[in-house]
Amino acid sequence: MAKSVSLHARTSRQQNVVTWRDYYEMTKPNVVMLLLLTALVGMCLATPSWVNATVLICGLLGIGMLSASAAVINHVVDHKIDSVMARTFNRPVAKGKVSVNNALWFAGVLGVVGFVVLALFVNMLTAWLTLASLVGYAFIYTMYLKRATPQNIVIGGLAGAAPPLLGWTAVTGEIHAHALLLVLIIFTWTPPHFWALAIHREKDYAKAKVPMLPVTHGVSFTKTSVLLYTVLLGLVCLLPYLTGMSDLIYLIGSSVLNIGFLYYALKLKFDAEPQTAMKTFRFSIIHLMVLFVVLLLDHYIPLSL
Ligand code: HEM
Ligand SMILES: CC(C)=CCC/C(C)=C/CC/C(C)=C/COP(=O)(O)OP(=O)(O)O
Repeated sequence: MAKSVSLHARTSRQQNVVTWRDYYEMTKPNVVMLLLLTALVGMCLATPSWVNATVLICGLLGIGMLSASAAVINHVVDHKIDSVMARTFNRPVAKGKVSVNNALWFAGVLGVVGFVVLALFVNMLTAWLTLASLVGYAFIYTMYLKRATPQNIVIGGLAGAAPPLLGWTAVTGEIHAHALLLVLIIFTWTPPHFWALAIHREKDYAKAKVPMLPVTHGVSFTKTSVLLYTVLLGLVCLLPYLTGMSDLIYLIGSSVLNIGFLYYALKLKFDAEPQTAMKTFRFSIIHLMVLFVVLLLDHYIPLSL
């Protein structure tokens, strides 16, 4: 008995020890990795030659640090909501493992260093646009929109969609229509990405009183919205080919990916099994990752009809 009590005390003490892993987790590393892939593609597509090494390294570092800072602020602002939901109750700030103060210091250092790196080694346009994306996600989306309207992620999605533009301006110092096309693709991808997960987690969001679409308008309406946005995404993804920005490899690759996404969206609407929403969410991440790799391959391997 005494042995089991002391083991229990030791285990709960270990659980309360803060490690670098808690700080790492607060930066939403997998999300930031995908954001950086889209920024890298924006950089590469901005120029027919190779990207300057300083711009490449400092650009990705700065955009990554400001994105990570935004993610940490999201953990602080949302810690009460997070502590109510099964998916998030174990997060470091929600659990009380990392204090709000320490998390804010961490976000502040990441934010200031990231901004200075962009301002000194890349350019001011990229530094300001990246800071605006941080404000868009950490403050406008998290503090206000998330709690205010079921269209929260449609509007808030603009911040998460910005990285290809940030990559582009890092290389050229200018906003170009082709970069905005890449932003539009992620902007249209975000609703089916998120709503598929929200359908699976509807009860969680209802419990936390967050007005996500399945909570306010029902699961059936959300499934229809996922399907319509997936069709729209398929059309938007044709634009890089139709405008001459991308070529055959992109047309074939993106078409296959969008047919895959449409398959999941149709199954979700008309023939759903218990795991279909989660499978659709996971596919959305593969979809965006492969889509941007295909854009890169298309840029470096010329192949046209
Ligand atoms: C407002 C826009 C967005 C919302 C509301 C949203 C929401 C979410 C949520 C709730 C998760 C689940 C996280 C978890 O399981 O703890 C997630 C996961 C993910 N999201 Fe999004 N997302 C958005 C935009 C983006 C963007 C723009 C990207 C990348 C370009 C992205 C990439 C990912 C990735 C890679 C994951 C998996 C994370 C992991 O497995 O650790 N998301 N998203
Ligand atoms: C500088 C820059 C490009 C900033 C963008 C940063 C960023 C991390 C965008 C990703 C969007 C995202 C993961 C939203 C989920 O938030 P949520 O609060 O709805 O989800 P959660 O419940 O998992 O926290």
